[in-house]
Formats: sequence, C-alpha cells, structure tokens
Amino acid sequence: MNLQDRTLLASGFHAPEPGVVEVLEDALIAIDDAGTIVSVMKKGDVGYDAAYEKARSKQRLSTLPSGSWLLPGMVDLHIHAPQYPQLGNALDVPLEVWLERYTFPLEARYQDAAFAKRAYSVLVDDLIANGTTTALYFATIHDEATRLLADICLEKGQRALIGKVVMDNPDQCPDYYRDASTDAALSQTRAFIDYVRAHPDNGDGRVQPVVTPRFIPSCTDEALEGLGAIAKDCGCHVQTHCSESDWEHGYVLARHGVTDTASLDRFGLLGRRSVLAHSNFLTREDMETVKVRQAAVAHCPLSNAYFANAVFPLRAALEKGLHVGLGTDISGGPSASLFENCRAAVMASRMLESGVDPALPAEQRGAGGNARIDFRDAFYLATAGGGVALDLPVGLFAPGYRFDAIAIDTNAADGTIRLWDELDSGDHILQKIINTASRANIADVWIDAKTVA
Ligand SMILES: O=c1[nH]c(=O)c2nc[nH]c2[nH]1
Repeated sequence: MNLQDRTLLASGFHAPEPGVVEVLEDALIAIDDAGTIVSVMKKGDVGYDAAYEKARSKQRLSTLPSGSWLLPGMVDLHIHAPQYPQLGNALDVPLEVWLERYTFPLEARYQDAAFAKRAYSVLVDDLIANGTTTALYFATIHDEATRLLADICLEKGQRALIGKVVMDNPDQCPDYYRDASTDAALSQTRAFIDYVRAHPDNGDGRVQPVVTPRFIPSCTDEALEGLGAIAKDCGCHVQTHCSESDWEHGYVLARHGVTDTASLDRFGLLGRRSVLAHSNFLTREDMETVKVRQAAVAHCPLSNAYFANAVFPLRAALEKGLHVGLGTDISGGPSASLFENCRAAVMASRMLESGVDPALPAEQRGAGGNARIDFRDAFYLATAGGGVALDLPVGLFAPGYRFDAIAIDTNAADGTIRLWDELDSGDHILQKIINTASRANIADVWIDAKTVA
C-alpha cells in the first residue's frame, strides 16, 4: 500500500537517542503527497480522535494489521556494492591480502557493464527486501558501472548515496584495477557528481553523489588533496575507510606520520557529511577531532570480526557524543542484513567488556568499565543514528522526516519471530524483533511512503 497523502494507523517503535526507545501505540502518522511526515499523534493526544475521524471519512486511512509493527527503515552506512557476488566467501586472510587476492579482481570485473547491471540489480533488491531503505555505497573505479548503480537505485526507489571509488596509487593498487591517472580520477569524480545531480529521474535528490577515496593507502596525496577540494566545492558527502586494521593504521602512520583521522583532516576530507568506516584504532585525540568536525563513524561489527584485529570502542564513542551508525560492509561482513549487524554490535561490545582470554583472571580480561551496548542502542544505530550520520531526515517518525519505514510481521509463517501474548509486551517485542527477525518477517518496505518491496 502506498502511503503518500494518507494517514497510517500503526503501532511500532523508534529510537530518538542512543538507548532510548519510544513505543508508538496506535500512532496516527499523517504523510503528505511527497512522502514527508506531517504529524505523529499518539493515542490520548489532543486532537487524536478528530484526526482519526477526518482521515477515515476522507478514505485516507490505512491500518497496519495487528501483529505487524512499524519500524523506521534501516540505514546502512557502509556497503561495497560490487562485492555482493562475494558475500559469504573469502574471509580467511588479512585485509591487505584479501584486497589483492579476492576483492580487486572481483571489482575489476565491473568494467563489464552487463555484469555490473546484473549484480547491482540483485543487490539493491536484496537490500530493500532486508529493510535497508538508505544505503551508502562504494562503487568501483568505473564510470559506466557507477552510473548504472545510480540508475538502478533510482529505478527501484532506494535512497542511496554513491561514490565512484578513487584509487590511483601505483604502490598499492594493481595495474589492472587502478585509475588511469590522478587527473582522470578527479575528473571522473566530478563527472559522476554532475551525472547524479542532473539525472532526469532524480529531481528530489533521493540519490546523492559521494566523494570516495577508497582509503589512504590506495590514494596518492595529490588525489586526496583534489578530493578534499571537490568535497568543499560541491558540498557532497565524503566516505572512506579509517584506521581499520593493524596493517592499515600502521601504513598511514608510516607514510604520513599521523593517524588516518589527522591525515584526512589535513586534506579537507573531514566534515559534517564525512563517514569514516571502521575507525577501530581512533586515539583519544582522533575521537576529539571526529567530534569537532561532526563527522561520523560507520561501525561494521561483522566485518571487524574478520579484518580489524580489534573491537571498535562503541560505547566510548557514543558517550563522547560521536555520530555513529551501522554498516554491513558487504562483503567484508558476510550479511546483507542490518538486523544481523545489530546483533553483532551487541555481541562485540559484550566481548570487549568481558574480554576473551579464559587464561586471564576475570578482572584483567576485559577492556574495563562499561563497554556494552544493548538492543536499544543497536536499533538506534541502524535507524536514527544512520540518519544523523548522513545529515538526512530519516530514521525517525517525526514531522519533517521522510516516511522510510518497514513493517515487521511477527506472525509470518516462514518468519523467525515467536511472540507469546502472556509474556511479550512493550519493548520486549522490539528486543525479539532485533534479535530474531529475518527477511520473511519484513512484510512491507516504504521509501518516501511508496511501497518498494
Ligand atoms: O572492509 C574493507 N573493505 C574494502 O573493500 C576495503 N578497501 C579498503 N579497506 C577496506 N576494508
């Protein structure tokens, strides 16, 4: 059911802040004809009954069936679109070997536009079906394939931010998969920005271009400087990897004499619209810089388990007030589901807190202090946190926000959620959804109030 210019009567959940879940019981959500939320009324609010009656009498009322729960659509802050054919494979080697052995050869295939079209279509369909309404994508170095990804997101209705990947450093990128030159990388970046902004089907800016230095190792200083200038000039988002693993963190220290964060800042790549994937080795100073610049971290707990050599101190970052959201990091993370990544984020934080070496006494084993997060924080990260990170009005049910949402059918016969009327109420239900939902439970997906799955 399309919900533009309608009022939805639904029960559900959203998380306005980390750790804070609001239960919306029989909420009336009025949506305009462009898919923007106009008002959200809770039962008992002044004017609720009149609003209900008005929507009903004008035949503009839609009702979510009982057993279905409304959640904000999920915001995935870190996806390598071309790596989808590798999902679930190639998790056996460190990052630098993984890139050379598996990932660069796969990404190089996107020279072939037909292959790109096939892979990107499957990916976007699968992400939408998994409840991902906003996606921040790395594409590849290729013009045509990157434009195709934008076309496909526009056609399928997904909110997407997409970057042509820049990798021009001959020391770190193979001959067969490298930008032809620094100038070519920069001019292609500008051309892609122009393509997306002028796209005839993108009048409302649902798809946005992103300045995308893959990471410092893959870029020359000239490219980083040029991309910083482009970001300033065009006001685009910026995405890159930051202090991901021992090797990557060490490489940047050796090449630039400072951490990734400090280096990105010098090149003008750290601002309100920058998203730093991983950021596992941020120092205290780095965290301060990220906070001052109002940049964001894309926390990728599944991928970190395979490639990071460390656990991101998520609780500390949240307590410091950093903008943080969640990323699947397809295919470093072997799941296209942000629900899975919510679970992984909670688990990683618990292991960070308790520690992992049973040979050590309990008091010496963990990181010390309170490092854990819970399902409420994870839900925030996957929804409103992602919206804040991207500086976009998504992830919450509030006036002025886009109506990007999913309906979770807890009665779906093929689903994996089992509720017990005698036991489950309030945010217990959300906890079960976060911990046990699967694709079969995602009954509806809306972006800008239009049904997309
Ligand atoms: O998880 C990751 N995936 C990648 O594709 C990548 N490239 C640089 N660093 C990376 N990390």
